Amino acid sequence: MSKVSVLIIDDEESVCTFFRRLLQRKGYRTVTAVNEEEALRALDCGTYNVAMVDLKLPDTDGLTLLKHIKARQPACEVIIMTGFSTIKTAVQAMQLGAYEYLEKPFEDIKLIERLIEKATAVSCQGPREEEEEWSELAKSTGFLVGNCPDMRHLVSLAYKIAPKDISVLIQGETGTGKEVLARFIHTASARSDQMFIPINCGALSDNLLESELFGHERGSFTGAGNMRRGIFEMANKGTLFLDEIGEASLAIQVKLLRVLETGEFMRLGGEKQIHCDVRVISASNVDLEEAMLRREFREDLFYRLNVVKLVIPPLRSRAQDIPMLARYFVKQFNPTLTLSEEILDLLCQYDWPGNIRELSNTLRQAVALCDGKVILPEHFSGKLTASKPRSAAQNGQQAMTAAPACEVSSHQAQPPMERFWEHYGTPEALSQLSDGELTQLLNSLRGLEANLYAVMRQKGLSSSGSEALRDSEAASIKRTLLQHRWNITEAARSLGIARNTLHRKIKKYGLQNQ
Ligand SMILES: Nc1ncnc2c1ncn2[C@@H]1O[C@H](COP(=O)(O)OP(=O)(O)OP(=O)(O)O)[C@@H](O)[C@H]1O
Repeated sequence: MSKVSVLIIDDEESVCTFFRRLLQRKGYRTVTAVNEEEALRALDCGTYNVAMVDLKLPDTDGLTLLKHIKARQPACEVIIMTGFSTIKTAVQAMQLGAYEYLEKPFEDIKLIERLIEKATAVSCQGPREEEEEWSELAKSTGFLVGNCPDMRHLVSLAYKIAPKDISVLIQGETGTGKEVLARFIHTASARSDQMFIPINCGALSDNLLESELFGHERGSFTGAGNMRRGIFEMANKGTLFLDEIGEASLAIQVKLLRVLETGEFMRLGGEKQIHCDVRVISASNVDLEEAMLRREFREDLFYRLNVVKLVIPPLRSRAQDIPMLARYFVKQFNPTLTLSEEILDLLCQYDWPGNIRELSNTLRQAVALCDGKVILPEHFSGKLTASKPRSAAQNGQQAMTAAPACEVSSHQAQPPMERFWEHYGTPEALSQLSDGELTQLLNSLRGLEANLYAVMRQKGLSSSGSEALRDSEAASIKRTLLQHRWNITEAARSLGIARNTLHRKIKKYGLQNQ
């Protein structure tokens, strides 16, 4: 077997000497370079398994060198060497294809040796073994990754940064699995035997959120009968997942920033500083950079939270994974059922605005409706063919075709909305339907309504100017809550939205259970 070959690029001679000695002892071939010119010359003269690259060089930077190396020798794995202040750039390098980063000053020789060995193995054999490591862990935590290259790249990066106590910001549409990913990172970290505590910053009022986060002393406000620890205290040595961080008020943001900067906070009404060691993973389904521009999100907090940003792709952009996810959910809900090929095609064509959560909920309902062995289109209440969020008119027609009693063919010439009203517009027509058909129709209408809001929002019709839309959304949510006796889980399922989103909307519209 040919010798492992390592290129060391650092302007500090002492670093080059350190690595040369360390690696030559292991029988590796080493070449050193102290600037860009030497580095390029070395790349022209030999091939390397691994390049150790300093992020800051007098005449260039690590990111530029990374590009040169990957362009000339794609199989050469790059390990970036960085100081604490430039970790963010090192993570950026990993997103651009670097294998890993190593923090200066070097402390753990064994760790360095292991890292170089792993990078060498990837350079020689490809990333298979490493992928096996994280896929095992993902499987054991119920995290389905699939085959989409973007998603696999994201999870591989998440796995590598998991043990490094840095803040992670996860962005992605609702239901894409931000919390699932956060749990995976926690499980892959050295904190995995400590607590993982999720909290939804959008679901609580300011006072409650503050008390949940930091705790309170006895008597600090009306109703605070006893001292209570907050989750920063409870999650000590563990991981805190701040979901919907974009919903936190500016006042809470200031307090979060302080605890992230100093590791210290005070309970509400308290006078003692409490120290905590918590890794923070935050998530948002709104674009925080835009929120920052609107001055709704603090820039300094954003930079604290966003050392690594992981953006989960929406389900519609990784349709190749839908059959695997669908089969998994069906097996979970009822292992005796299967999905027909026709359904798998329809599932792949649908847009899934509520992403994996919506897919899972939809299949749960289909499983409940299926009385045979194979799940068929009729078990979806017309949703897959009916409520693709395209245009309101299309949706009107789709809601109608959702209802099994409807004979569409004899009315082809009629406009969809008219046909809809003819069939369902009067109490008499509705009273002809069976209980099951009425429920199906109601669900289809809810789906239609939710999609309608989504499309109107996309078109900007739901801005503050559109009070009517807000009112009707609020009324629809209130009706659904009443129908489900304020059972949030059932109401959210019926509306086709996440529980968190429903909590947020209840708060936004000031709805109360009276
Ligand atoms: N990759 C996945 N593997 C398995 N289940 C998943 C995956 N992604 C999402 N889910 C399931 O979908 C549902 C929503 O996931 P999760 O709460 O993590 O999404 P989210 O992006 O945090 O949503 P929100 O923005 O509404 O808080 C959960 O039931 C979760 O188990």
